[in-house]
Amino acid sequence: MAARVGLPQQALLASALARSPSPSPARLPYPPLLRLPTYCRFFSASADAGLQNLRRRLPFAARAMSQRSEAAGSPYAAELAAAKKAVSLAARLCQTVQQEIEQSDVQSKADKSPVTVADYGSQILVSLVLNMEVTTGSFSMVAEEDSEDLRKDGAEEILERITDLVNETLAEDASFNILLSQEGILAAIDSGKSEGGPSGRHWVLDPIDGTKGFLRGGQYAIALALLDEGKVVLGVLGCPNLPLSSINNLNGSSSGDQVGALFSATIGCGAEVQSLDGSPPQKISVCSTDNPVNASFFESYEGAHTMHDLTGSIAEKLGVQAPPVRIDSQAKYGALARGDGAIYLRFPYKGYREKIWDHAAGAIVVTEAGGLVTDASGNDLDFSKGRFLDLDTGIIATNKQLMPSLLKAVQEAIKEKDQVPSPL
Ligand SMILES: Nc1ncnc2c1ncn2[C@@H]1O[C@H](COP(=O)(O)O)[C@@H](OP(=O)(O)O)[C@H]1O
Ligand SMILES: [Mg+2]
Ligand SMILES: [Mg+2]
Ligand SMILES: [Mg+2]
Repeated sequence: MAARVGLPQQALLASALARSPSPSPARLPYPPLLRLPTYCRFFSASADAGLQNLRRRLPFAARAMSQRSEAAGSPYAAELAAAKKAVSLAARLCQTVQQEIEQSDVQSKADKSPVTVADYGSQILVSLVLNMEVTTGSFSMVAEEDSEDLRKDGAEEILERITDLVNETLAEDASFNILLSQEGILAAIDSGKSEGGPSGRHWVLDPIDGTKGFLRGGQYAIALALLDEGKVVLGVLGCPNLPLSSINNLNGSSSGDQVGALFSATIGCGAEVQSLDGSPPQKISVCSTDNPVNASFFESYEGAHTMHDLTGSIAEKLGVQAPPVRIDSQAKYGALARGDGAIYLRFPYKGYREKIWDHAAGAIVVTEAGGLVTDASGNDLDFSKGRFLDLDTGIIATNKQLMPSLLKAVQEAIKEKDQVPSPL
């Protein structure tokens, strides 16, 4: 049972501490972790030193989870295991919310884009798991959401809903002896305020990528990557609504297939997919076609996120015959990485600035699966410049065989098109 939220901090701490050691987790596929008595960092600043001490005493808490992965021997094995655990837990909260979302669960941000209790809940859980399990170095995370709107008058109800959701998700998992106060919830969200940059390590999180898809009952992804000295070194994409084996029709779903895919990649170790409830990972690779006639392409479902007329013109110039496969979120990168399609085209309207959390995890999953991800001029994406990507016009991804002709088609189509201003 989760302790009730709203208890005074000391009572909440005492209650968390009093919980007896739990048996093996009933639903998580991973072995139980060594336990922290409670999650001190988000309860009070003075407890922070205690957390640092505990973290030092738990050197490789997450390591067991990576044993079956190709990346088990990589220097990022512990981080990968922690990232998978974090994304899987967040996915569970998102699935619960998506099944019965209410109007009061959705807010509009300053830029008019939607944010839901699940976006916040996912960010909190990922932050929590990473803080508990990645035991070396300081913690830095560049994440999409912040707590500003939740601290305003009138936000008490939604904050309470988020707190309940997070604590219920934690209570359902026997490997966590942790509950968060409302202050802890706000602090966990704001642990994603890092600016990133070219030095050190930074986690990069989109707690729900494709919030509009999430609200439509469609595709979305929990996208988590790790930057090390400005380079993406690992990525995990949880796609709860994506069929596990492949997309075999244009609506992005297929009958009889298990649904829910967890893509992951570590630099130099390839890319893999497994079910969200923990089947052994399978190595994946991009399709090998060099014939555009056989190639199909992915793009955003939302017409406001990419210029469908321009992508259509690129595809036509390339000789693609199949209609576009339109799905939300970085699930597109995952689907491309395992060869469900051959190309991903993204051409936002002029003035839009891409954020690193919208591409970091997806890009490494594709490149480690043997593909290429570049801007419209063929430059690699540079994730070292802070929260934004600084790039030329658009983002394209495909295999090595098709990239030269794709780049040529992109340049020709852009030349022909007069850019129209963003409708947003
Ligand atoms: N005008 C715009 N042009 C391009 N991308 C946009 C956009 N407005 C929002 N986005 C981004 O598009 C993402 C979704 O991508 P896709 O179109 O592939 O589903 C959103 O992520 P969030 O849903 O995390 O906010 C958001 O960051
Ligand atoms: Mg958003
Ligand atoms: Mg996003
Ligand atoms: Mg998002």
